[in-house]
Amino acid sequence: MAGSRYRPAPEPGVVLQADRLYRFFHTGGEEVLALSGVSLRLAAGERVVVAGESGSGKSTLLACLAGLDEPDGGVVHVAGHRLTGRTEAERARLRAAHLGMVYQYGNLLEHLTVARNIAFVRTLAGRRPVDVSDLLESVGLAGRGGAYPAELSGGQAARAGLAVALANDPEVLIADEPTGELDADTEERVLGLLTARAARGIAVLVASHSPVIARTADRVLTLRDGQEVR
Ligand SMILES: Nc1ncnc2c1ncn2[C@@H]1O[C@H](COP(=O)(O)OP(=O)(O)OP(=O)(O)O)[C@@H](O)[C@H]1O
Repeated sequence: MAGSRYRPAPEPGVVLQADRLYRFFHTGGEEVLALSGVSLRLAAGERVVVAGESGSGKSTLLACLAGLDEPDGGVVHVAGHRLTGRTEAERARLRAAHLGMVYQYGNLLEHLTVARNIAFVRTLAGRRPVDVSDLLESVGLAGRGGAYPAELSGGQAARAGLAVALANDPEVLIADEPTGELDADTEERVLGLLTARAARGIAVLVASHSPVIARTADRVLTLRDGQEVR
């Protein structure tokens, strides 16, 4: 239909919905098509892994799904709310209310203790303060709320990052290579935590090269050159 706008509606039961996402980058006169018509659906409690070789578009997809980046085409809905086509401030508000993010290089503010990192995320989400000890215990960091990120090991920092991502009780958890730097034992532990959270109803989307993570997923979405490989 010439001239009509593409406006897919949020579907019932779907907490993360992407319809035909496109993202172009221009570098040195070249155009890179990082995402080319990617769609996905995540229901509550589902665990989906985004796989694909380096440069296939995984991080770009996650950034668009989290509202950290705005796609050049397509629509994202989170918990029934349209995330695309909004101001950065509106996207940040929706992200704070509905999404938990685990970044490859950490989502902890270095100048705050682990407990204060968690409190900060709850404040941004407009949630009331809570005793963080249960959350810390659930990620195996009981008693470490007073530690600064620099005082934690790599594996502890990864689990603290997960606690921070879960601090706002999100419907959707998005993690970019959450176990990239971890040894096999810690990877397994982080994975167990993600699985436990999914069992409690959070939809979990993870970008990862790890075959171990892919094996635990309900579904794997494989990207190649910005497109889903079917
Ligand atoms: N800000 C940017 N500017 C220019 N090109 C970019 C930018 N971000 C990503 N790209 C390009 O888009 C494509 C997809 O990159 P992306 O980082 O999404 O891949 P990836 O699958 O996450 O890779 P990796 O597994 O190495 O993290 C690549 O060709 C990359 O060079």
